[in-house]
Amino acid sequence: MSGRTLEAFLDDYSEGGGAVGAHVAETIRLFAEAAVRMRLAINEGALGAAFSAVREAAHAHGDEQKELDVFADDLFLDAARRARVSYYASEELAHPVSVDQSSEIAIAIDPLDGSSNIDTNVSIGTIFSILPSKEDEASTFTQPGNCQLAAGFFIYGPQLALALTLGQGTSVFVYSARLEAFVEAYPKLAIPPDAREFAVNTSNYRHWDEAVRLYIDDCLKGAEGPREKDFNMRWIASLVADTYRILIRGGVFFYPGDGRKGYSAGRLRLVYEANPISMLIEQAGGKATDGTSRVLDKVPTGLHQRSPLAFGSVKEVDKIARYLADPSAIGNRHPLFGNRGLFRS
Ligand SMILES: O=P(O)(O)OC[C@H]1O[C@](O)(COP(=O)(O)O)[C@@H](O)[C@@H]1O
Ligand SMILES: [Mg+2]
Ligand SMILES: [Mg+2]
Repeated sequence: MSGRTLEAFLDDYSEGGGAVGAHVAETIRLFAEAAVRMRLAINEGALGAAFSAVREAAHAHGDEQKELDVFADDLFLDAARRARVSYYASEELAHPVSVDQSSEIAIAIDPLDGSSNIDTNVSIGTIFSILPSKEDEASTFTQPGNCQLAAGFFIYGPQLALALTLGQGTSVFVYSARLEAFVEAYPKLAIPPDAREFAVNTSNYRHWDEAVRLYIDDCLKGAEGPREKDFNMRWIASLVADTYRILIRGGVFFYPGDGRKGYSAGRLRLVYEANPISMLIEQAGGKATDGTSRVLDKVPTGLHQRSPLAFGSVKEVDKIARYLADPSAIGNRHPLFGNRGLFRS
């Protein structure tokens, strides 16, 4: 353990980052306090007041909303108000909340990620993106992800941890209850370039395009197939948990668009899921695309828009792009017949 506290890390950043840097650092401090409170609430599980009950009204874009989603949103909105950000844009709210329009920074947040896992005692989290404020909310939240000043997520798992980037690498801080502080456990993460694990929800296989199926088919064929190596599979259905694993030991995550109604661009939201995760991954030496193009260069057209998402070990993300561009070019597969014969079963 390197032992530097989040406090010390943020102090160093504030010193070199001017007024905006100091404001970013203060916002992260307030979010870290909120995360500790959030963790206490989650630890109560079914005993607590705020938990897995489903709300009568789903949120603006149709996903199921749980009591704990709203609890998390209230907690981080309160922190954002105290941080005096310009706008707070949340998965849980149809429109951004205007806090202090004179402020130079804005927040986009998924207050509770992986909330389908609440009842099952699997890791969930809070994902946030800090953006420079523009003249109004529309222009603030349609900036591409490459404008982000900072990005991170808290994960409420066996350990409470914060994965954080301020644009100079990605670090993981683990919360020590003994020290009552987040302490840097993994400074300057470096994701290995090769992957041996993929994270994909294969129950969507029948809804995928042919190229996505071929990519997964070839992974499953292992050492005997065109990839000439065995793959392991993990799907936690909690983006923070899948990302944490990839930050620590590599691998690839892929949530493509598919044929289900409303899923043509996959499931994940560009502004407050794909963008902050992509910044964390790139700053850790990995790669993040929508299958073919860099996520951080995509210009959002709306706060809640979705994006396909592939990220993790560089060579595997590049491999996905090659399958999507031209699957027939992979592994000497005949362009018409694939490697499975003319008639697919
Ligand atoms: O249930 P699916 O389709 O496998 O999707 C799982 C994905 O959806 C999410 O739960 C979406 O996030 P929310 O829980 O914030 O809506 C991700 O954490 C996860 O990667
Ligand atoms: Mg989410
Ligand atoms: Mg959420």
